[in-house]
Amino acid sequence: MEASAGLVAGSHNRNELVVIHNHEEPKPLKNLDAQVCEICGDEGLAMSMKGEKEPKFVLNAGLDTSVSKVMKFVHFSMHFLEGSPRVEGDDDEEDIDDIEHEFKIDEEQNKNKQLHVADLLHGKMSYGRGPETDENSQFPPVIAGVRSRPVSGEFPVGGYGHGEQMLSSSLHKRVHPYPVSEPGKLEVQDGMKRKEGGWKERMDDWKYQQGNLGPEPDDANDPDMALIDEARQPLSRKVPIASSKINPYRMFPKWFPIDRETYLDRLSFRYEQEGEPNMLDPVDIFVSTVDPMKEPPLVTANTVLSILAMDYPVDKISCYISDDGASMLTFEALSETAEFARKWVPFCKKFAIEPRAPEMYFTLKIDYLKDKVQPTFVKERRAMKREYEEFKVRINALVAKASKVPPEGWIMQDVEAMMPEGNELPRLVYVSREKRPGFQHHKKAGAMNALVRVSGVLTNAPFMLNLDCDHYINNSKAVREAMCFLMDPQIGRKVCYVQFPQRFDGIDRHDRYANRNTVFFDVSLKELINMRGLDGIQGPVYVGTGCVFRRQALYGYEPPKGPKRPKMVVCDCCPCFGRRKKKYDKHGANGENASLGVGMENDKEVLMSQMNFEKKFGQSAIFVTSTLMDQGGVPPSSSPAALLKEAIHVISCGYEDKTEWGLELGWIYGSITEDILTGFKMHCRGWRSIYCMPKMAAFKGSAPINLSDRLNQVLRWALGSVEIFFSRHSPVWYGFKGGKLKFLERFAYVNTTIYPFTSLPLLAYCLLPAICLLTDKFIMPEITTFASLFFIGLFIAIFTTGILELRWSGVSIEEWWRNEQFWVIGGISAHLFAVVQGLLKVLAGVNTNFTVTSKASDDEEFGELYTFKWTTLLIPPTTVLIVNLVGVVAGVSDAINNGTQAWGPLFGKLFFAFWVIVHLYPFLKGLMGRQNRTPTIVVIWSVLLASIFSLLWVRIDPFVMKTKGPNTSMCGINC
Ligand SMILES: O=c1ccn([C@@H]2O[C@H](COP(=O)(O)OP(=O)(O)O[C@H]3O[C@H](CO)[C@@H](O)[C@H](O)[C@H]3O)[C@@H](O)[C@H]2O)c(=O)[nH]1
Ligand SMILES: [Mn+2]
Repeated sequence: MEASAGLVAGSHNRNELVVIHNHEEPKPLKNLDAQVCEICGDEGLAMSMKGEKEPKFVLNAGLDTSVSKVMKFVHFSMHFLEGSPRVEGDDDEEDIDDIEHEFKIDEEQNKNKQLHVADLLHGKMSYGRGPETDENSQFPPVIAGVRSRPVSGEFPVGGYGHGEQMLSSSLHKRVHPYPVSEPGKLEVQDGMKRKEGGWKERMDDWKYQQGNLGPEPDDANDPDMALIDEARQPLSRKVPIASSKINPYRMFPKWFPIDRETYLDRLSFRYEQEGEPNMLDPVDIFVSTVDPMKEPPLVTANTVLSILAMDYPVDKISCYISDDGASMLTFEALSETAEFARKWVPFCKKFAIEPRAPEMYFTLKIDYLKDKVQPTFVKERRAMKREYEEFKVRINALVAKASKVPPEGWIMQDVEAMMPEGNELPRLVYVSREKRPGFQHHKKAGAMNALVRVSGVLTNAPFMLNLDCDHYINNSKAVREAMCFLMDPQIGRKVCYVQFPQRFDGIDRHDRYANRNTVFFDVSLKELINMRGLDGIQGPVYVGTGCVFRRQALYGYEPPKGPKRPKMVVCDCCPCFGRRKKKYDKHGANGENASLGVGMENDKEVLMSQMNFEKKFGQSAIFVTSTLMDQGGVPPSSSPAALLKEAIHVISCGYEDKTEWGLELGWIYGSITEDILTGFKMHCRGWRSIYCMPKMAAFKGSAPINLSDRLNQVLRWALGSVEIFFSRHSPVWYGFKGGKLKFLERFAYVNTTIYPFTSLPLLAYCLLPAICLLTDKFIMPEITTFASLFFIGLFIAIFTTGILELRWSGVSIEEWWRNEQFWVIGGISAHLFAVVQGLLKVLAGVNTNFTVTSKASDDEEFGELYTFKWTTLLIPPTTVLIVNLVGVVAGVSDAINNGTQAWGPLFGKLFFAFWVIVHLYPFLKGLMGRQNRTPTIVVIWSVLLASIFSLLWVRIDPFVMKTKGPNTSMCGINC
């Protein structure tokens, strides 16, 4: 195989190997009559499979390894933070700091049990985390180096399977006490003098930061001790909110907002000891895309590039792309991206640039020379920029090609692994699940579940990050931030996911649309107040993207039970179901030889439960086995070809039939906002989630850039909420049994599902002022003193919580105001439709569609697609606007024409009408933003003007009023 060949693909069907140079048609390289794959030497791969499916097997060949090797150490950069004490409330989850016990006992026992299970299911003993639990066991030579792995050209599926053995068996040795490793070598990267981890330097640096360089008591003088201490510190803490800001707020039983802070350097101390294998847990990263027209391949490519370049050990991350549209374009663009990544990733790491999505990086308007001392930087940056431009041209060419030629010979069901030779880039796996008519595919949730299974078979990392295709990694350390919680020995074990805020690049950077003002973001308010508030209860809701999950939590398990910190308890998040759990607990209580006994005694039970496993997880022995390994990893013995074949099996259409996928496992089906539901189920099982807000935004996405997209998105979310509200999973009646969902958390979930119904009273309130003005009646009913006191009390309470929320959350008045405005606009359009559609669905079974939000592509071509929704959604707010404007005009002209006895009440009415109009002002602007494109808007405008004049006339001849004016009975008050 030539070293520089682009892609080499093996195909079962054609029984041949092909080399695909970047832009050429594949041409046969060699016939494989010998039935032995030239890439991995595996026989099975080249065997024909009766031609029904065609799993392809792709390798990227030929990589220059010189640069990136050096750059692997970038993340060792030493910025020590002040060691900070835990604050009040830190301990509410765990009480004792007991590092000795935290891994050793339960880990070993778990492992033991897993071994037996794995053994039984797989018929092998040399599985996964292996039997070498004693401290003197030999590690396979392949893991001797920090990140070295077999580099034979074989598809190194689940390479860290080996690392896991190492992890489990040496964990207790490592954490306490900390071994002294010899002073590491100082890495000098061409011109850049960074301290990349000399032990002494690290220590000095650290002490210096601590202000500890002077004479000290002996304990602190011992660098090891100091470091042990440092490594034993919690990986994160809660940052107290100033009591003057928060105490008055706490009088209201609403949220318990908290802020958090992470210590990335401690994470590094704990898990990235120099001279030892890296102990950070692997992460599988999921990216979902569906329609390359609405989600341009370049956007997805940028996301993938930012993932491949992130600051995490490369052999610990695998990137899975789910292409739900099975589009040749996405696949081709992805192989281009893999190619480009070889240049891009080393560049990113060499110069530690941020963000690592090229499009965003090159359009950043900052002084990119800041902090960059290397003389070669400018030159290399320029060269890289040129490379990227060329890459873009290639992608655009693909897009152009795809729009002309229909994809032929494309098989829906596919898994492709693109692995660079050598070890500089993370694994990249393309997945396109099988879709057939007549099957329910469950949209994004279904796609994610397919990825869960594929990744379970191929790499099985214990954690996974889920990103929409437009959400790129903005902060290359984002996953490390999440690990500060998930891998924290004290709080980590009960955390099901770490949710990051959704941030947006804001408005289209190129300003293709001149209507910047039509973009609304109500996200900041929701995130800054709701999510942080929930973090103090049981954790934020899952918002669909930018979230790092614990695999075990997605498999429907409950968090570790029992005493806050299990001492001798066997079972923590191990794969046993309800009734078996109790037995284990008993064993644990009995104490003696628990680790030995459990495995032997439960052989039979395990066999029996194998059936249950298949009922639960589906008929893939390999996948079921993978679910039993709560530390992740795959059997080192299994052949890559077999795993790939299995991966294809688990994404087939019928796989989920009669299993618990989507019901209890993985992403939950039944709502188009699968995210809320998925998180809700976990909270019901007693997990807690964490809200993590690094200073530099972790991920960024593209927000819808025009009013119709935005309203459609809001409509979809609201509809999803209504669906959940009426479903069996409604927070009003679901999950009371275990009592694990905290009351306020439940309350919050009720709020996130019931809010669309507020559109009904909201609509009434928006119409009332106009009705008053037009009918010249004052609609305020006479009420008793008690009632008015009650209303005043309510009003004051709402007002004060609002003010106090603004104070502690740091939300600006502008943001708040924008939020209010969009609440009204969305409320009387999208929410209203959601309620109607939701009721239709519940009562009449009328189904709804998931319209994918368009990501900054030109909406010229499918502007028509939107016309229908665009107009229907706009009718209620337009009407409200018109009626109020007419009301104002009519009221004023009436006063002028007929003279006024009472200017006072008139001003009152005018004020309310104006209040509605200013809330709708951005909507008005949005309407005008489309003026040059949509003739409908012109029509609406003429309607508006016409009504103004006609109604003016109506004021003069009040008889017509009764037939033409708005329906006065709507307010329900007998005026
Ligand atoms: O059949 C489908 C439909 C959608 N998607 C993917 O789902 C993601 C979200 O779709 P998008 O149209 O961007 O929805 P948004 O409204 O922008 O997304 C928010 O709201 C969704 C819930 O409605 C969440 O799933 C998202 O994560 C969250 O970002 C995208 O990556 C799509 O590619 C699929 O994979 N398959
Ligand atoms: Mn989106």
